[in-house]
Amino acid sequence: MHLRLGTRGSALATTQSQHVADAVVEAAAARGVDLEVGLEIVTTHGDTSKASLVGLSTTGVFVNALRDHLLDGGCDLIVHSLKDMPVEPHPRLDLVAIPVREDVRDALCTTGPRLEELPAGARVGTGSPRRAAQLRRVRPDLEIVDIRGNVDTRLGRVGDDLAGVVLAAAGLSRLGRLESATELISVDVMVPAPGQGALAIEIRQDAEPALRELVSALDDAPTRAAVTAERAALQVLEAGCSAPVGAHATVTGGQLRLDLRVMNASGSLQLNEVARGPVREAAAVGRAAAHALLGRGASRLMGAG
Ligand SMILES: NCc1[nH]cc(CCC(=O)O)c1CC(=O)O
Repeated sequence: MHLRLGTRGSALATTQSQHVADAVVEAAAARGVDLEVGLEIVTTHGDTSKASLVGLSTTGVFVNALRDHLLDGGCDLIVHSLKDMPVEPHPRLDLVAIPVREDVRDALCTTGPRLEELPAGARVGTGSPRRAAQLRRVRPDLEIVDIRGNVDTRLGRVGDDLAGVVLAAAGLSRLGRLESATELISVDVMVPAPGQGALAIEIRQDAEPALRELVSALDDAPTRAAVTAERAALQVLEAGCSAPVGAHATVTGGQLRLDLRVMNASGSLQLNEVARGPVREAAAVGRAAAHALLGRGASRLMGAG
């Protein structure tokens, strides 16, 4: 059997996709199926600059381009960073597998100093309001610089015009660049984005049962439960991927714990909620945490400076 795996062309996307391709081949081999998986780079017209020009979320553009390619029959499966996917299910696609997730933490990359050791006024780059607000909370003296671009472009600015950048440890790790991290920021200081560190594999709803079975073998139930809680909270908060919202769930035995944080842009105000429940109630745990924060004024906070 031969499968075509659709991916974006960035180093991070192709690396993640190759991991998934290898894992599917392995799952097939374990079932005695001889399988080849080829990567198909899906180019998006409307690169980053064009997308921001028309005011669209660039991640949404990339997810949609991959999905269109899959729906058109141009490939058999697609891989996304779960963090970048809309929370609503797609009417014609199935999220068949969420593999074991990587380290969920955010990483500070500098030329040496840790977060608490950066000089006053140091310039730290991030394009994420969630990271910016949490950095400002612990280091209000830093200058947070809004940056875009792929992982290598961002890292290239460290020690140049920036003292540091914050990136997901998962992305660095997959790229073999984890040594660029000076510090993995604890999840208490910086609650990760909902779904951070997890990959998502989509196939068409009308996919061959054999394909569905092979790919679902990659699903990891505890990871799925954790990200289900995180994303359910995000959905209730009606927050987009750029909102200052952190959500981090962990699974121990049959129990799930979700830490949810909503903040204002300056990080001066933070609302935190911890919710617990059985793993099979993951979505309900996420919704409950979000409703609790809405009751405490989360909407006002997210819109406020
Ligand atoms: N928004 C871009 C993006 N989407 C997924 C990752 C990293 C890998 C992950 O979180 O799974 C990144 C880069 C980053 O946040 O540093």
